[in-house]
Amino acid sequence: MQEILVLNSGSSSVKFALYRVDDDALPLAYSGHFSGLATSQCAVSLTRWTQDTNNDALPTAYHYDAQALASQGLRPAMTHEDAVLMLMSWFDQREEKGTLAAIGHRVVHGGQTYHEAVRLTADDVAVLERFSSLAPLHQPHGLAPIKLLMKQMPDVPQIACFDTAFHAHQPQQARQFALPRELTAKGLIRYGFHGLSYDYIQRTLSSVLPDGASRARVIVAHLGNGASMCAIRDGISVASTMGFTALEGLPMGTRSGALDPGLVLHLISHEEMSVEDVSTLLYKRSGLLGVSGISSDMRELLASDAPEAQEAIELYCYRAAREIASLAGALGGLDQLVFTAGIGEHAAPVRARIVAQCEWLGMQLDPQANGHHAECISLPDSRVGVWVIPTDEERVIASDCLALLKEAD
Ligand SMILES: Nc1ncnc2c1ncn2[C@@H]1O[C@H](COP(=O)(O)OP(=O)(O)O)[C@@H](O)[C@H]1O
Ligand SMILES: CC(=O)OP(=O)(O)O
Ligand SMILES: [Mg+2]
Repeated sequence: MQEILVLNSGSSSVKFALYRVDDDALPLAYSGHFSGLATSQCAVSLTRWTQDTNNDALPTAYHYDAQALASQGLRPAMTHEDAVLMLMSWFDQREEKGTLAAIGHRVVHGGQTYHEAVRLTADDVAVLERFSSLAPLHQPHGLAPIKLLMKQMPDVPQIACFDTAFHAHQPQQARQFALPRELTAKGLIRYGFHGLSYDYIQRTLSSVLPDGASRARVIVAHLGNGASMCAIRDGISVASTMGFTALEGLPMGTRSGALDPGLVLHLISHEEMSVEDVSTLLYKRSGLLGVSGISSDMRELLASDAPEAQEAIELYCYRAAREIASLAGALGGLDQLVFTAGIGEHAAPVRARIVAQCEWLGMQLDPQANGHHAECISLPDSRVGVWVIPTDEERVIASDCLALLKEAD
C-alpha cells in the first residue's frame, strides 16, 4: 500500500494529512494539526478516518483524546521543526504502515519560476529561500520541514505545491502595478496567494451548483487567519486581493491588508520606525488584533461586548464588501459568491454583515440557512448564489502529488 503525506505549514500551525493511494482515488487515512506553535497555547489533534462499511462514500472519523494522542507518541510541540520530527516518528511507528510514495508541501511563494507542482531539488529550495522576505510568516516554515526531510529521507520525493500557481495566468493588467517598467520586469508584480484553496473550491463548485447555475463569474472569499479573495472566470483566476506579498488586500488576523504606501514612508521618516519595526507592525500587530486591541481570533471578537471588538468586526466586513465590489468589476458582474476557510466557514454573523453590504449586487441572504452554515445560504430568487464550501488545501496537494508521480512513471 502506497501513501502520500501532506504538510501545510502556516505561521503558527502545521496541518497534516495522510492519504492512501488507491488507483486514482486518495482515501484520507489520518488528518490533524499542531497549532499555537511558538506560543504558550500549543496543541495537537489527530483524526483517523475509516470508510464506513455500510456506505463507502461516508468516511467515519475517530478523534484521539489527549491520552490516546500521547500513546500515539504525539504531544503539543513548541516549534515547527519539533512538530514535524514528532509527526515523522509517529508516522514511522504506526501499525498498518504503508510505503511513503511522496511528501507534499504547501509552499506559499513560487515567484515567477514555479507555476505547477514540482519535485524539489536542493537547488529549488535555494531559489525558494530567496522569496522568504516576501512571505516571512510562511515561506521559512514551509521550507524548514522540506530541508529536514530531504536529509532524513533522501529517497522520498518532496513535492512543493504553490499558493501562487493558481494565479499565474491572470491577465497582465491584473498582475501589474503602476510602477516603472524596469521594476515590473524584475518581478515586482501581484502574485496572489491561497491558490491551493481556490483550486479546491473551483474544482468542487461544479458538483455543488445546481444544473443551469452559471460558474462564469465567481468570487471566492478565503477568510482564515490570512484572508484574500479571488475573482474566477470559467475556472481561471483573473484577479486577487493579495499582491506581491500576503500583506495586501483585506485586513486579517494580525495583518493590516491594503494601506496607503505613503503611510509606510511616514512611519519610517516621521515615527522613527526601522524596516523591521514596520514589518512587525504590519504582519503581526495590525488587522483584527490591532484594531480591537483584544485578539486576532474572530471567535473571541464575536463573543466580546467591547466596542473595540465590534469596531474591528465592522471594519473587517466593510473592507470585505468593498473588495467584492471591486472584484465584481474585474469580472464584469457576478454569478456566485463562495465563503471558505476558518471565518468564512464558521462565522455566520460575519457572512451576514458582508452579504448585507453586497445586496445591491443582487445577493439575498437566507438567514436561517446562514445560521446553520448550510451549503447554499442565499434565497432561491437571489440573483447571485451565495455558498459556504469548506476548503481542503491538503487534498489539492495530494492529488497534484499523485499526478506528478504518475507523470514520472
Ligand atoms: N467558529 C468560528 N467562528 C468564528 N471564527 C472562527 C471559527 N472557527 C475558526 N474561526 C477563525 O478562523 C481562523 C483560522 O482559520 P484557518 O482557515 O484555519 O486559518 P489559517 O489556515 O490561516 O491558520 C481563526 O483565527 C478564527 O479567527
Ligand atoms: C498566504 C496566507 O496568508 O496564508 P494563511 O492564510 O495560511 O496565513
Ligand atoms: Mg490557511
